[in-house]
Amino acid sequence: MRKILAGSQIKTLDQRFIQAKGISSLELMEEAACAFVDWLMEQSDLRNRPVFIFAGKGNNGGDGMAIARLLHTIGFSVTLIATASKEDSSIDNQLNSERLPDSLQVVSSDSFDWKIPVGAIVIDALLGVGLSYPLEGRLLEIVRRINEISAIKIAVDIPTGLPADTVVAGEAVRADFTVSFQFPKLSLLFPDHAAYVGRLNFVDIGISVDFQNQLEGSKFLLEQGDIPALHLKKNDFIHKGDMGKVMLIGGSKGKVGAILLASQAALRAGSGLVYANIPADERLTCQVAFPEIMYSTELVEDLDAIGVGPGWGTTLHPEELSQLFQKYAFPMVLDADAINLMAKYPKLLHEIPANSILTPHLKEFERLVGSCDNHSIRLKKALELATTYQIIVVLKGAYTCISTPDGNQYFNTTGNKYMATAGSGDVLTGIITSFLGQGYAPVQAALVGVFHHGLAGDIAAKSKNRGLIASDIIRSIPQTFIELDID
Ligand SMILES: NC(=O)C1=CN([C@@H]2O[C@H](COP(=O)(O)OP(=O)(O)OC[C@H]3O[C@@H](n4cnc5c(N)ncnc54)[C@H](O)[C@@H]3O)[C@@H](O)[C@H]2O)[C@@H](O)CC1
Ligand SMILES: [K+]
Repeated sequence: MRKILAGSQIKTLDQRFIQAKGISSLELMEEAACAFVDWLMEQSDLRNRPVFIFAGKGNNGGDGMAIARLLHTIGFSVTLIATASKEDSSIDNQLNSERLPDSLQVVSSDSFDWKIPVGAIVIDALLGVGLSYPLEGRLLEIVRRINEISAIKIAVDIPTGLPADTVVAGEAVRADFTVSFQFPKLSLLFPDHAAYVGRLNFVDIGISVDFQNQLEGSKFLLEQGDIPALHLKKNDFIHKGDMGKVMLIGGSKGKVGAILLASQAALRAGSGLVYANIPADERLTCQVAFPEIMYSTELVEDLDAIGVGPGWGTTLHPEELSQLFQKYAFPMVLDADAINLMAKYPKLLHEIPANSILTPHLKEFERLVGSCDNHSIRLKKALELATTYQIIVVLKGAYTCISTPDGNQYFNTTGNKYMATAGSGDVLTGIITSFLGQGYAPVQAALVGVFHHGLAGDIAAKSKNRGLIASDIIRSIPQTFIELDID
């Protein structure tokens, strides 16, 4: 699994890599510039447009110079706007400046006329992960002007002004696309930075995952290639008893939909037997509509896992959750109203069975831990919650973050904005409960569950777009196993 390194580690990584490979830092920069240009060439709607590249004094600016040369060579109309004098610039920046052909138009930012046609591409190579203080003075002015013009803005590695690991202070480039080298910087995953990062892409510059992972770090990116190894193998002789008997608890009167969504999702994720705990007078209708689910008003015995909370109601007594913790003293999934109940009665947190999985969305999370000014604080609090109570915290949203009791954080790469719809979270509860019931270790169940949920949403979004509803995610769960080649 790929580590998300801190901004301060990236220089060390570069140095170690070029030493190990016996290449120069200039060659690595060329690799990065080529990867950027390859990405650009793959975007059919971005070709044949004039390109304006703003280059700063560091290696991000050096990337910009190399990109300018490469794009010019393949026939793009390129204007390079240099913000620093050559003497003031990093060595590789200077070397790339010397490599620029005479036919390429280079202007100083001081004399640039800002005549950028609508529809042109503006490439931001002003500053990268070397940012060490908020933007000010001349550079701040340039960034403000870039943000005002109407062009397609693409940030090289990271939008100028964003720190790699924390929340922006002041101004930063508001990019339409960010093309980040090799791995994301943590701050690119913050919702606070959505307006700066635009669409995030990673390009490979040849530094292998094993190489990156030699550096210290406890934050990881959860990617498609990581998932098959996390799955349990199922042999041909299994029967439904081996696939887990689970119960979804919640669904108070008028809110049974939530528990039905979770229950169907559990079945689609592979559970052998799924019970839905719903009021007696709702049973008949539900049985007819969803015959594969079993219904019970009582708590069933010998369960392999439970998921508690979707549509449970907000007038519950803390004893109801306390009793569940005592009766099923094994890891369970706690969502929605179960989380709201714990927020109201924090003493319940001490009673949660170890390795249980909490799946709050941002608002539920803040009800639980108090309001957070930004995502960086939220992530710290999520980790604190996980390590203090020895539980797994799944903080839902774009790049859902899974914090584990041993202090790791995993950021998911599947999912999309169309999944922000009623019932989407209930589906996740059902999927994770299903994997837990099938015998997956709790951390595995959370990682695999979150990934499949997002992937099902991505599959559904292809045909449903803004019209996507939670049932579409459920219908797409089977396709996720096919896409990941899980038998
Ligand atoms: N493995 C990688 O990730 C690679 C990184 N490369 C590039 O190298 C970049 C990092 O290069 P550098 O370390 O030179 O960093 P930058 O290019 O971000 O620039 C650092 C320079 O800017 C100055 N500076 C810091 N904050 C400032 C501010 N607010 N206003 C004005 N100046 C400021 C610093 O004093 C330093 O001189 C990456 O972002 C990436 O674009 C690539 O060239 C090659 C591979
Ligand atoms: K940049």
